[in-house]
Amino acid sequence: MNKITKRVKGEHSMRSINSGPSTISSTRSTMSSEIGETRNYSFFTIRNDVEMEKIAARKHNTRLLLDSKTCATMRQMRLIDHGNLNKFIGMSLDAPQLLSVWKYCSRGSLADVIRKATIQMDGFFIYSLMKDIVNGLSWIHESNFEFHGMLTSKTCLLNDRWQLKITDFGLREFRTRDQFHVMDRLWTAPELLRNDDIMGSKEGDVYSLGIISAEMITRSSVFDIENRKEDAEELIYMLKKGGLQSPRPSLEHDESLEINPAYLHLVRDCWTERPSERPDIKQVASQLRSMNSNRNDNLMDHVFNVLESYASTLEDEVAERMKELVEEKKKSDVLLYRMLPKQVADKLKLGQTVEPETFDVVTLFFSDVVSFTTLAGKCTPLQVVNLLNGLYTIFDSIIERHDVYKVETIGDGYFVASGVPRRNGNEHTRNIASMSLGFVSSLADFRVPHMPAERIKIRVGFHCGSVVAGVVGLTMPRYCLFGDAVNTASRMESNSKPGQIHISNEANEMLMSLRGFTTEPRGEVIVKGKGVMQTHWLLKMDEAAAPKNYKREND
Ligand SMILES: Nc1nc2c(ncn2[C@@H]2O[C@H](COP(=O)(O)OP(=O)(O)OP(=O)(O)O)[C@@H](O)[C@H]2O)c(=O)[nH]1
Repeated sequence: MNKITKRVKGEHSMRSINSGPSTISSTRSTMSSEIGETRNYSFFTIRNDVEMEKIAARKHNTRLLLDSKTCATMRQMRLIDHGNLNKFIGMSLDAPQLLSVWKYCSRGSLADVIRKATIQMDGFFIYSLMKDIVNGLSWIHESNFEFHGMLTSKTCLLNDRWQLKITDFGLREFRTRDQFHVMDRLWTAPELLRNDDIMGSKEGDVYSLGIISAEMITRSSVFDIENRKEDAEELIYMLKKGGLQSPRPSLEHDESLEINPAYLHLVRDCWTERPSERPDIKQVASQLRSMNSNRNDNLMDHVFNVLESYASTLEDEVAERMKELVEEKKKSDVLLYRMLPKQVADKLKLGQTVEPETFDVVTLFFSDVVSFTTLAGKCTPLQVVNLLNGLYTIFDSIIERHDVYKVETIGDGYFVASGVPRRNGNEHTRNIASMSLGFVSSLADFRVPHMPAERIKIRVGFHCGSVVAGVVGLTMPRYCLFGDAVNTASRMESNSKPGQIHISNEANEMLMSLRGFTTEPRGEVIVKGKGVMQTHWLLKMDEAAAPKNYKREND
């Protein structure tokens, strides 16, 4: 008997271990530290001769009399070495609470695996687990333990190799004082419930096997208790009552689950009301064998296959989602780039600030539809929207072919700039001039759908000068241009005439230096807020003077 090496954590179970030296009889193991607890179990790591090992200690509410019969049973239990029976390690006798100590199964109970849907159980998986339970039970039924008596999906454990191990067998005497939750009785056969028998029987084990099978097939908890109208107490009452109304779990399963109908018959046979009509475990084993004559018997291989195909489906799904994400990102980028210049949007996306910037010479353009308000008065709201949509489509396609940035549209008005935010040397005036001529000439063929006789004319004006540009606003950031040049450009438009392009002296000088543009002096114009200004009309552009992009598009 070895001493505890470390005080364990966890108030309840600590008491049992801490109150005195505790050892596991019949082994040279020492309890080391508690790693978890359920209502009926405490989990520890123990040091055996070779290594640290996890164990599951079942709590019992009774004291044990170490008579020769009990000692013989313990010894026999320790010698059991069966692939489908959990290894019994020993008893912890000297702590206040009696503990039976078992090998720890890393994947937890069958109930855990079903609840957490750790793995998608297919027909073969269910068959293999069923076969494991039947193997374990067959051994018990043939031994002098005779039967398990408390077989549930919680006493069927799974190790790391997905091998099912029945636990908690052979210690039936300890059950006399153990307190059972009403839920624990849902696997118990009706005849045992009626007699308040907690010891069990062979027929009772077969009944429990049927109930466990239904959990696997339906991938739900026992009797699907969370989703049915009766609670556990009511179910137990109905089970005790028996008769035609005696409840049994549903065997309705997912369509994707391929299950042999003979297997469903076998399950129903197992939970037959009369114990004598249930097959014995040998019959269950042979029927089960006959259902799977030509299949690969190795569950581990099967699990690998399932996981592999699951991984590849997952990869496909991830790739598909990735594609959708990239598409969505593209869409949101397109929207963003429509609202802000690309270089500004990219900086904002990276979380960088966009500092205000001065641009010494840029060209600023304004246009407005002549008498739009009168025109709109003759249309329904929908017709106004359609009219503007038609106009914007034409203008936007012209804008696209020039190195310009559409700052904003205000109703029927356009504000476009060139040389900002992307500097383009002296090309800004060329681009705006070419675009202006494009706007005006495009209207020659434009017809208002519901008023074909009506002609649309725009007033255009542009000016060259210096501006400050920056992003304004947080919730809806806008790229704005500020400076006197903006007002002057706007005045050029408001003082223009229908179908004419009115430009400032500065803009005219730029065009003259570029060559290939024909302008005509307008003379002196009194401009509000500016006084008298010398202005010009832009008349035409030689083909050779057109901006490079524009030429390429028209080729
Ligand atoms: N991982 C692992 N878990 C085990 C082992 N032995 C028992 N368990 C767990 O202990 C549970 C049974 O403990 P109980 O206290 O009877 O049941 P519970 O579901 O935790 O508690 P209630 O919800 O009160 O019924 C199993 O379902 C497993 O989750 C084991 O060897 N390994």
